Amino acid sequence: MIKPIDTKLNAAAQNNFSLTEPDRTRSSASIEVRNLSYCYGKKRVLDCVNLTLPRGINILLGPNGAGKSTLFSLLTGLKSASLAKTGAGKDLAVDTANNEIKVCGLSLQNARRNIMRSMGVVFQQSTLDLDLTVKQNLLYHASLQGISSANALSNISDILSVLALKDKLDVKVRALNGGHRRRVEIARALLHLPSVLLLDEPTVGLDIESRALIIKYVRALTQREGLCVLWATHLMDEVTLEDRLIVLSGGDVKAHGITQDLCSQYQVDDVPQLYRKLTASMEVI
Ligand SMILES: Nc1ncnc2c1ncn2[C@@H]1O[C@H](COP(=O)(O)OP(=O)(O)OP(=O)(O)O)[C@@H](O)[C@H]1O
Repeated sequence: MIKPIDTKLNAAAQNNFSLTEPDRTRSSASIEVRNLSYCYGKKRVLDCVNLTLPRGINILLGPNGAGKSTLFSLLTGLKSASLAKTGAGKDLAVDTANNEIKVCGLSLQNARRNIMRSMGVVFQQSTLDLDLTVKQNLLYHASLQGISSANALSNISDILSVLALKDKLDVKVRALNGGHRRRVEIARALLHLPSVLLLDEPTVGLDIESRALIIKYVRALTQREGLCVLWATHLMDEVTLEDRLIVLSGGDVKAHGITQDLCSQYQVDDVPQLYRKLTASMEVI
């Protein structure tokens, strides 16, 4: 039986939780991508991608292999779009002369450290240390971000209460279920009060209750705090008509705009129809 969504979270998500020290860059929370291409060997998986993502929820939809995770790796600096310039590594970024990634108005190439301070990331694969407790995982991340233990503990306490995880503080991650682990990853991504949040399929494999809880929390926080969120998913019921939608297929941006406007433009009734029309994919989840 499906249990009702945690009422504590509902109340907190709607009213009570607010990050206490807004990041200096939050007013300019945004992501800009210009002429971004990327190849693995000879295979081009991103083809001159251009995107301007403002504050709010920006949903990235695309079939398997569309290039979503590669885009995330480039945005987080895990992959470089300028390898061709240095000749390093086997993977080859192309069109390096013109490509640019800006986060909160800062160029990733020149201001990587500042950008990392204003960015929270949840990767597709869990990156928590299974043998550390929730608290140890979060404190370690906070220390990497240069947050004092006292401030970190205060933020951890706030975020975990909202995510209904406070009783798991001293539990080893290995002992948590998938939904709880995902919530810990979201807490970790928010601990340093980022302006930009990157979520690579954060709800994949979760039960209905955990999914709903995470979606509600991220949406409420985005609205309250003015975050810019890039959210990759295959789950079309996570998209609302007000969200900005990016449809990526074969490394190409097929459409980019407010979902409602795109549905009107392509004369379809809903997101699954829009997705099928733009990607010729039968995948509808
Ligand atoms: N390290 C790599 N070496 C070679 N090819 C790769 C590598 N990583 C990804 N690819 C290929 O690049 C393409 C894009 O992969 P990517 O993981 O970015 O897509 P995706 O949209 O995130 O897919 P999914 O929805 O399945 O996670 C795919 O064809 C994939 O096989």
